[in-house]
Amino acid sequence: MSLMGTVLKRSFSSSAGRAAIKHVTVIGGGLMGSGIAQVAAQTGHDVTMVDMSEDILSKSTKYIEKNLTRVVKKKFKDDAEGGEKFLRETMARLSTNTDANNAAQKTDLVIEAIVENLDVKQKLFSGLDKAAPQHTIFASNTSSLPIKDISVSTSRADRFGGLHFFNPVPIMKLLEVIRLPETSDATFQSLMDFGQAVGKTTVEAKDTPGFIVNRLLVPYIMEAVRLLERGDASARDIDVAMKLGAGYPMGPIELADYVGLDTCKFIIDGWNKSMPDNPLFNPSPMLNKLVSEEKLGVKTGEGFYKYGKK
Ligand SMILES: CCCCCCCC(=O)CC(=O)SCCNC(=O)CCNC(=O)[C@H](O)C(C)(C)COP(=O)(O)OP(=O)(O)OC[C@H]1O[C@@H](n2cnc3c(N)ncnc32)[C@H](O)[C@@H]1OP(=O)(O)O
Ligand SMILES: NC(=O)C1=CN([C@@H]2O[C@H](COP(=O)(O)OP(=O)(O)OC[C@H]3O[C@@H](n4cnc5c(N)ncnc54)[C@H](O)[C@@H]3O)[C@@H](O)[C@H]2O)C=CC1
Repeated sequence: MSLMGTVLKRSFSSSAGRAAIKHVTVIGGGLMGSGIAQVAAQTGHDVTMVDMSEDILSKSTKYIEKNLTRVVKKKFKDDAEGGEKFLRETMARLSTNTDANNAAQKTDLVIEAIVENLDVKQKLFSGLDKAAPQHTIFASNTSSLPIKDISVSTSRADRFGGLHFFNPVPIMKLLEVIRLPETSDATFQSLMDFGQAVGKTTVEAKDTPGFIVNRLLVPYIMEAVRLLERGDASARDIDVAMKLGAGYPMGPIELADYVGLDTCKFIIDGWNKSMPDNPLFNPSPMLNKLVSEEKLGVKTGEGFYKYGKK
C-alpha cells in the first residue's frame, strides 16, 4: 500500500472510545492554518477553513492549491492522471467560511491557528463552545500561550488540548500534542490518532511554556537577535555559521523572518511579562522596531532581510 493509502486507512481506523475525526474546522487561514487545512484535506478529512474575510480565504485557498501541486509533482511523478485526481479530490474536501461559529456547528475537531493573543483566542473559543456540538474536541496551535488559559473560556476542559504544528506544516514531520490535567484519555487519544492520520510523528508535551521545541528555540533565536543587535556579527554571518557549523537547515535570523516577526514579538512580550526575571526573554529593540515598521519577515516581503515582492 502507498504511504498515502496507509495514512488514509489509519485515519478511519480509530478504536472505540476515541472519537474518529472526520470533519475538521481550522480557524485562521494564515501561514499555519493553511498548512494544517492542507495536510488534513490531503489525508482524507473534510475541512472547513475560517478567516476574517473572503479575500484572505481566497488567497489561502490559492496558496494551498500551489503547495498541493508541489506534493503532486513529487508523489505522482509517473502518474499524471492520479495526480490530477488527488488534487481535485483534496480541493473538493476543502470549504471556507467567514463565520467561525457557523463552521463549528457540524465538526469533530476545531483547530485554532489565529493571532497569538490570549484575549482574541479566548473570545473565539467562548463563542465556539456555545456553537459546537458536545462531542467536538477543541485544540489550539498556540506557540507560547498556556493551553489552560485558553481552555478556561470554554466549558469543555476534558475535550481541550494543544496541537502544535511546525512551519511549513506540509513538510515538518513533528506534531506536539499537549495534554492538560483535565484532558480526558479519549480526547488525548483522538488527538494523537489525528496527528498520526495527517502523517506526523507525535510527541506528548505538558502545558509548560513553549512545550518542548519552543522552550529551546525561542531563547536560541532571541540570543541570535541580540548578537546582531550588539553588532557582534552580521545577520548573514550568524545564519551561515549556524547552517554550516551546527547543521541547521536555516539560520536563526532567517528562521525568525520565516516564522513572522509579529509572532516572535507576541511570544517574547508574553514570556517577558510572565517570566520577568528571565533575561532570555527580554524584549529586543531591533525586533520591536521592525514590527512597528510592519516589516514582519517573509510574509510582508521584508524583515531582517528583504524578499521578493509578496
Ligand atoms: C523568537 C520567537 C520564535 C519562535 C518561533 C515559534 C514558531 C513555532 O511555534 C514553531 C515553528 O514552526 S518553528 C519553525 C520550524 N521550522 C523550521 O525550523 C524550518 C527550517 N527550514 C527548513 O526545514 C527548510 O529550510 C525548508 C523545508 C523550509 C525549505 O527547504 P529548502 O531550503 O531545501 O527549500 P526548498 O528546496 O524550497 O524546499 C525543500 C522541499 O520542501 C518542499 N516545500 C517547501 N515548502 C513547502 C510548502 N510550504 N509546502 C509544500 N512543500 C514545500 C519543496 O517543494 C521541496 O521539495 P523537493 O523539491 O521534493 O525537495
Ligand atoms: N508562524 C509560525 O511559525 C508558527 C505559528 N504558530 C502559532 O499559530 C498561530 C497562527 O500563526 P500564523 O499562522 O503564523 O499567523 P498568521 O498571521 O500567518 O495567520 C493568522 C490568521 O488568523 C486570522 N485571524 C486573526 N484573528 C482571527 C479571528 N478572530 N477569526 C478568524 N481568523 C482570524 C488572520 O486574518 C490571519 O489570516 C499563532 O498562535 C502562532 O503562535 C505555531 C507554530 C508555528
